[in-house]
Amino acid sequence: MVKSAVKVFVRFRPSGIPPDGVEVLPDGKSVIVEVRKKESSGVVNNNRERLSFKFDGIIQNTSQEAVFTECAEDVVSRVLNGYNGTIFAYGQTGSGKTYTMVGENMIFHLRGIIPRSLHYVFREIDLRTDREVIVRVSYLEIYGEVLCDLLSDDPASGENLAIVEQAGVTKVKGLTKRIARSEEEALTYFFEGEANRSVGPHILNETSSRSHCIFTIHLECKLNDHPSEKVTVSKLNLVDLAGSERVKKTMTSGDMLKEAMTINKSLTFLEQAVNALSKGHSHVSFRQTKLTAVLKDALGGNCRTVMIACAWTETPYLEETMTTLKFAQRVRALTTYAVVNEKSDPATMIRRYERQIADLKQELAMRDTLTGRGRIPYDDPTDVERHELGNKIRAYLNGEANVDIVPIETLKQIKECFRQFREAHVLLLADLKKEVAERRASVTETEGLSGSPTEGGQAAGEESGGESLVGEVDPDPKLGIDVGQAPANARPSQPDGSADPLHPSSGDDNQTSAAENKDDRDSAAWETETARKNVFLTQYKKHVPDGKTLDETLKNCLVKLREKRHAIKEIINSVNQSKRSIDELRESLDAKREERLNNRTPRTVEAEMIDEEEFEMAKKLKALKVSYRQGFNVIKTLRAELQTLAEEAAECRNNLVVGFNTWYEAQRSAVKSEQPGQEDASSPEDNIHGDPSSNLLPEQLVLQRMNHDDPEMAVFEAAKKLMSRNMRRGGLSSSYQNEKMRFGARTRYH
Ligand SMILES: Nc1ncnc2c1ncn2[C@@H]1O[C@H](COP(=O)(O)OP(=O)(O)OP(=O)(O)O)[C@@H](O)[C@H]1O
Repeated sequence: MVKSAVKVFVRFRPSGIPPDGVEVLPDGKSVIVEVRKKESSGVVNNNRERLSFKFDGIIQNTSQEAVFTECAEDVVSRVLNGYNGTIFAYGQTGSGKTYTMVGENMIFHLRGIIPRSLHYVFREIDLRTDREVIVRVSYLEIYGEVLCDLLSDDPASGENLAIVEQAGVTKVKGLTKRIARSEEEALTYFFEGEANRSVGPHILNETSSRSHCIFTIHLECKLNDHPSEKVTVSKLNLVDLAGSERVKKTMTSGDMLKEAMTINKSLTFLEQAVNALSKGHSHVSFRQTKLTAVLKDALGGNCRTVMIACAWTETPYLEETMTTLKFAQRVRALTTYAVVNEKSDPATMIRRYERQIADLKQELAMRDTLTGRGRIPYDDPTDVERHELGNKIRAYLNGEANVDIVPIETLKQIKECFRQFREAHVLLLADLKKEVAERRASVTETEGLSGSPTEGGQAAGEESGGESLVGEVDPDPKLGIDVGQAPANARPSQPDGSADPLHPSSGDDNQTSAAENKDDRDSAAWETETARKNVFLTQYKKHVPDGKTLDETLKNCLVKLREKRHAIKEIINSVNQSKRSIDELRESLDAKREERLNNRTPRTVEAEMIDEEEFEMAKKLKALKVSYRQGFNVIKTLRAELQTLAEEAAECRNNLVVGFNTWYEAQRSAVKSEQPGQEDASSPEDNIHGDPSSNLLPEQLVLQRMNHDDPEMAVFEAAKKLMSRNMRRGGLSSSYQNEKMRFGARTRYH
């Protein structure tokens, strides 16, 4: 990348009048301009503005040739070396821009920078015999804000033009580029374009340019016999801008005024862009006008740029000259970054690759000959060869031939083999799927959905809502047991109580007759007894060592049962989820397959080839099925374990019931033998003033006996006894007792 400042030259138009206010210093680069302020208003004003400028050169009374040499030659030669270049003339109307860029009336020795550049380019091409250069020329006019293609035969061509930016390079899309094989041809195009330019008479210039014009020389250069396929592409923009003017001063009116206003406007935008660039603004609006858009690279991009500021030295135009020089000064502060523009030449690349392939083929043939391998085909297999290879592969897959039958000599053959193996695989897969679908259909018909977790089938747990997988186990196990809770109207049917754990057979005649007597009581009384017995069961589990042990065992068993049931529930949920995923995925896969087959008609082997996505879906489906089956097997195992646990729990419960009944009856017997005749106490109230134990039922006595073993209960019972004793000693007034009984109340402690 070459970083360089924009070069600025000032060209003063020759004048017969001695310059008053413009002094070019001896260095040939500096100029002092002195101008009276408000001169344009015609008011005499002694307040003068005096400014000194320095440029890359001041041109005065210089030949066109010298101007080219001094200002343009360097840029043009760099364009031939692959850099972009721009030379533009700027200045007041009639100041000599067209004279500088184009020349005078097609007079040879007065020709301007454009024809001289063409000459230079073609001369250099002739001299540089080591390269091949293609020259194209284009000529663009910006009239107002309209783009015009000056080399197009189509008058409406401008409508198709657009300024675009591609990879940071500004281009005019649609612009005609004519290939010029010689200077003459190029000049012809140039003159043709010149003839199409918009010019008109102006007070300051008979043939004033009423537009901005850009003649571009495009070069494509490739070094001959160079191994690289790189070509350099560059362009030289030669710009003749329309002139600025002070319309009040020139008294312009009508269409000329409109033109002048438009020209001034675009030049103002140009000035704004230059100002922003010279001040280093991060954002410069080049798109405000076509002119700035086209000159974007020239002002700060990939380009070597030269500006020629044309000006008058005559006193009436000193103010405009000052403005021009101020602008030129700012342009001189701009920096551009030119690079050699290279691109690949596709034609050269293809030629090179073809050459390489031919060489490599030759090399392979030579190696095969040397190693005695005979002639091996390295080209793509023909249809016949493909067919033969397919036959061999099928023979191998069917077990009719050895693998040696499949030729593996070249990479192309190997690739073709893989392709055909895949085809065979896809067909096989399709057959298998079909077969599985048929079998599944027949299984469903014969066995329904209650079978094993085959694909498409349902797990047993699913059919029964999952919960039934836990078998016959109590769905909501409580950490306790019911020891004979009977239906409201239920009564023991057998004297031995075999249907009722609360009434086991004891063989005791008295008890048997008691049971028979109880049979005559109403069922409510029996229920009361059952409830009471349950209270004893609680005490049995809590205070009797055997009961405690049996209860603990049952509880542990029930906890395990619950955990197992929970585990099964979890796995059932997971299996069900897998099943749902399988169904969804299968549906998508079927739809995709359907779509593939529909899109490729007639149905061919190609249509059987699945794409990557379908392949991935099939893979996922397979994995889901495996996971589903595994889950189902786990459920089966867990169910077996659950069954065992349930049986254990039932046994524990039975042990507890049996143990309790045995203990309970033993306690009853013991109490009865201790208090004969008390069993039939008609009413506890009848014995209220006696021993508090005297009116207790056997079960209550049992409880009392038990409670003696409990320290807490012992204290309680002691206190109760004390209270009874006090009552017996008249601690409570008889009137009070009588009053209580009158209202049907019972003593709390009986
Ligand atoms: N350096 C010069 N030597 C001789 N004649 C010149 C010179 N500069 C300009 N002229 C003459 O001045 C006239 C106006 O010049 P030119 O057309 O180049 O001006 P311009 O800046 O292009 O004006 P416009 O902006 O109107 O197009 C022309 O006739 C041209 O021959």
